[in-house]
Amino acid sequence: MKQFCPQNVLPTPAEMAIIDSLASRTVSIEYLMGRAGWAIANALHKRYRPCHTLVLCGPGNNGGDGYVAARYLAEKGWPISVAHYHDRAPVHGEAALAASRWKGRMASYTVEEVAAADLVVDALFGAGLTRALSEEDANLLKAAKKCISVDIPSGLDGKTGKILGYAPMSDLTITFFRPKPGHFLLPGRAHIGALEVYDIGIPATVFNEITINLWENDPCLWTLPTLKIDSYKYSRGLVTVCGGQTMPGAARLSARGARGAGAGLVRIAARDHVKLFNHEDPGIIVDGMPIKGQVADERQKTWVCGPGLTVREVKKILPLLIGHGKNIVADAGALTAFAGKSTSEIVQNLRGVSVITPHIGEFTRVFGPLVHAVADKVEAARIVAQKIDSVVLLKGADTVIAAPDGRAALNHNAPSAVGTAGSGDILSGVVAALIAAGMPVWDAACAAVWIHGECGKLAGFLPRAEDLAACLPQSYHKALFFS
Ligand SMILES: NC(=O)C1=CN([C@@H]2O[C@H](COP(=O)(O)OP(=O)(O)OC[C@H]3O[C@@H](n4cnc5c(N)ncnc54)[C@H](O)[C@@H]3O)[C@@H](O)[C@H]2O)[C@@H](O)CC1
Ligand SMILES: [K+]
Repeated sequence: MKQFCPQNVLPTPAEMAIIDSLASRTVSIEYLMGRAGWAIANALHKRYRPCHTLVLCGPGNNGGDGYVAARYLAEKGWPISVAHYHDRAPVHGEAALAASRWKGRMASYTVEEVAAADLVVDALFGAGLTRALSEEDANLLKAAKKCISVDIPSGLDGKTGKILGYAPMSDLTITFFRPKPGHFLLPGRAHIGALEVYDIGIPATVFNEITINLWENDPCLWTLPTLKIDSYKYSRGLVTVCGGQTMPGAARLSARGARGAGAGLVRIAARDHVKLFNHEDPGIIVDGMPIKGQVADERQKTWVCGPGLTVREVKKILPLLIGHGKNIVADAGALTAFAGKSTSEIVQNLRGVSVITPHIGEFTRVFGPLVHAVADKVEAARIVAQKIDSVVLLKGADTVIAAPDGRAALNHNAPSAVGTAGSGDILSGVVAALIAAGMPVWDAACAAVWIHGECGKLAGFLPRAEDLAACLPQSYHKALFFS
């Protein structure tokens, strides 16, 4: 990856608490809260007309931000009221100070007050959420016509994206410094509405003292291979896709993915089934040699194994590839072949692959027993990556890419349009093409996911997998000129 990329980190609430305390050595919490309140007021003023607004202020600093915002909005002429959490003003620290400075209308903490407001600012709980919302608090938020959340919708876990009891479906969420994992992980992402991130004056020097290992995935994070004056097909990368007998379309799509992402040469190891692949596009070599012969070819370093393969085929081919030290993208059949096996058997069979690319169903079927107690998708992917010592690309609308050393990236550029049959096969080919071109495996997996996601935006309405593949060159180009 490109150095450290501090602009892309996604701190958890616990890491954010450390950052806050590091920042407080140089800037006061009162100052940070002032900037946060100012940012909220501006965001509201920019997006909405002044209207009957109720700010629900919780017992901690999230509530403090709400009081400051109310003050600034009142100065801008907004008809604002504030309701203290259970009608008790915060008693500690800067939140108490901010509450004491609020001289406007107080409303009672009731469903009726919430229902009467045109806009409700949810400043109940932010990074300090420790338990599920009570039924009373949930009912209050449910009564809101339109909800704007400070930092994160109350009830949403900023680390995992899970809902603790209840969380509102906000129209807008205003957060500070950096987004948090819970803003992008599902179901959290469905609750935040539009996300605005404000710099409130936390100095970048905090990164000298804290290491954050989770990033938002975008092209700032990795460097794509580009053509050199003397590039040729082998230097651009050779990808071999294992072709299966029963579902040959999967390997064909994977091969298209590899070609579209710039591989210089793509082969399908068809073995006895050449006829099934011969009508694929003419630039793809369909090889009928026995697999042992193909594996012995040292130029064939990078392989996709799994799309459209049966358990029998996987058990025959995968150990050969691992034994020959190939770069292996293990997808679909190469993973489900081990569903229901013991952890040690799974580890034994998969150690040596470069990257696995399960969707959540495959991941659960194979690794469920290993991660069943882990609520957090990022953590679960990290555990498996470390266990099998390969990169885990855990697909979904909130794809996580985890490396064995603990680095992880969270992807959110993919529209739901990419969720179509064959889409994952194409992705496996893209990952392989980037590895074959020389990218480090984690970088290649991150870049492939982003490029694949962009295809979903470029490929028009309701794209098929083939349409996604056709957009790969344009998407690659976009990634190159992103930053
Ligand atoms: N510390 C800082 O430097 C800054 C923090 N900021 C704000 O401060 C927030 C974090 O503040 P806090 O750490 O005070 O935490 P919160 O304001 O999120 O809430 C903490 C309080 O809520 C209680 N609580 C947690 N879950 C509950 C539940 N389900 N039901 C009832 N009570 C519950 C806790 O016991 C604690 O009293 C951030 O989200 C952000 O909005 C901003 O003011 C900017 C600066
Ligand atoms: K909140």
